Amino acid sequence: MEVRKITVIGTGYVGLVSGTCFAEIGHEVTCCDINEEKISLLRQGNMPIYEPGLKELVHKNVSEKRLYFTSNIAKAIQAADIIYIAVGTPMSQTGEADLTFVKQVAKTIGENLNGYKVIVTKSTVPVGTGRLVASLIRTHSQSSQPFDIVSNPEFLREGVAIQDTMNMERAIIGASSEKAFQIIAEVHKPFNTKIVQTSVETAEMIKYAANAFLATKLSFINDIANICERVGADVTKVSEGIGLDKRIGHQFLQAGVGFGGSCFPKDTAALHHIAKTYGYDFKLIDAVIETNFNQRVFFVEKVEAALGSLQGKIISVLGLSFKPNTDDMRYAPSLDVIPLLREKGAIVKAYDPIAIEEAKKHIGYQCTYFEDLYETIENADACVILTDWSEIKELDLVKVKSLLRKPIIIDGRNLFDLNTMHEHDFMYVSIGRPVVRTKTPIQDAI
Ligand SMILES: NC(=O)C1=CN([C@@H]2O[C@H](COP(=O)(O)OP(=O)(O)OC[C@H]3O[C@@H](n4cnc5c(N)ncnc54)[C@H](O)[C@@H]3O)[C@@H](O)[C@H]2O)C=CC1
Ligand SMILES: O=C(O)[C@H]1O[C@H](OP(=O)(O)OP(=O)(O)OC[C@H]2O[C@@H](n3ccc(=O)[nH]c3=O)[C@H](O)[C@@H]2O)[C@H](O)[C@@H](O)[C@@H]1O
Repeated sequence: MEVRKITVIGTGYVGLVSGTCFAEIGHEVTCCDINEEKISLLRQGNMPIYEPGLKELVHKNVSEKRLYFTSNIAKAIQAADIIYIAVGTPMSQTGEADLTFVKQVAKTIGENLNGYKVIVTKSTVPVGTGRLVASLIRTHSQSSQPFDIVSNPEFLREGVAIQDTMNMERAIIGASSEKAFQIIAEVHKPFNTKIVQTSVETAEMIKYAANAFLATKLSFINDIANICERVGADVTKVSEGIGLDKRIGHQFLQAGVGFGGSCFPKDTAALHHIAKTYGYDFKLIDAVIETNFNQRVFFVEKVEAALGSLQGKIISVLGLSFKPNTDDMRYAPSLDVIPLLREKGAIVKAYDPIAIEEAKKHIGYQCTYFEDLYETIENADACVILTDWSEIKELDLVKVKSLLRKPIIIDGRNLFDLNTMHEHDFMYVSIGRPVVRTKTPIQDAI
């Protein structure tokens, strides 16, 4: 393998993990960011995000002199053979992907182009962005240096990002020339993965199609769960039963409080926009988005129904991040559920093993935060589970019962077995499964 000089622009969840993994397979990588605080933290050996195994891998590659951090983006561009763009593409107010950061980076690349480079977009971007990046680079470049454009979208999941990158199932490489395709395919060789060669536009579309399909699977199973509740069926068994069909598969069939995270909500909204821009009414994706929001609302209605009324009730919310093993709070279910609980008069005590500092930035003081799981539960009228962290899965149910004012758990992640909850004599309301009731009815509860 030829060792390449790779500069990654944007040192967030994707840029930092990808850059570190490119270094791990032997390339010389510089990760840069406009956020100087991030770069200074990384230079001191501290991580700006929580991602299992990342700190150790960063330290290893820094000490082996394959991984560098800088806020001097111009210099990092000039020194590179390959430039990866991994900046954010957040949801704009109208739903489409906001390309401000991508455009800024394209301009900076143009201003610093000093020889042939391959410019690769890893950020999730609407179809046509590759062409836009190329035209911005040309406009801002003084010289007429040649370059190629590649779309190489990212499929990692937060919480298992290193594992996903080191063992990637496929690399999609949409290149503007055969030469650029060969360079990026060669970069990926040590990953020993399946490479799919496409046009730039097709690669951009594959990313949205993948996320939209997974989001559709989730809204589908959540809709099925809502029907299960009405007909007295158990959605976990339905998932097991349909997942055994290889054409359907087991993954992404866990019903819950609706998907969150930095990508499914924004990418489904962006795809709706892309379709609309090109004159296509993508009704299915609109239904996926609507079902997902409704799932939060239905969940809060279940909490309310379980307690009779939420006015003045103390609710212990367990789990704030959008999924376990991350501190990422972007579009987390807790961001919708906590304000809805408060609107109905509840007082919220909240716990998360990692995401409290991030949560404070998003939720502020709409709730009180606890560092101890059981202190959060003490004296609450009910427990509400929003994230499937392993320590929440391993709750000591005897202790929980002794601490709660009323033995009520409303579980947005289906963490517990119905028989176990019956034996511990809880009122247990979950998703798409029959309600478990206490032997003696709880006062005020349904
Ligand atoms: N987070 C995830 O799990 C995944 C994200 N993606 C996509 O990857 C892209 C990046 O996502 P995240 O890493 O989550 O974002 P992030 O918000 O964690 O990181 C983006 C970084 O880019 C930096 N940045 C912004 N403008 C810059 C500029 N002009 N020059 C240098 N740095 C700049 C920001 O300071 C920030 O550190 C998005 O398009 C996202 O949709 C794709 C797959 C997975
Ligand atoms: O484009 C992206 O950013 C990434 O988006 C997702 O990854 P991520 O958002 O990190 O997390 P997931 O594990 O996919 O979970 C997303 C949401 O769906 C929920 N989920 C997931 C699976 C399931 O069965 N049920 C369920 O409710 C999770 O709790 C979470 O809120 C995709 O899985 C990645 O392939 C993709 O690269």
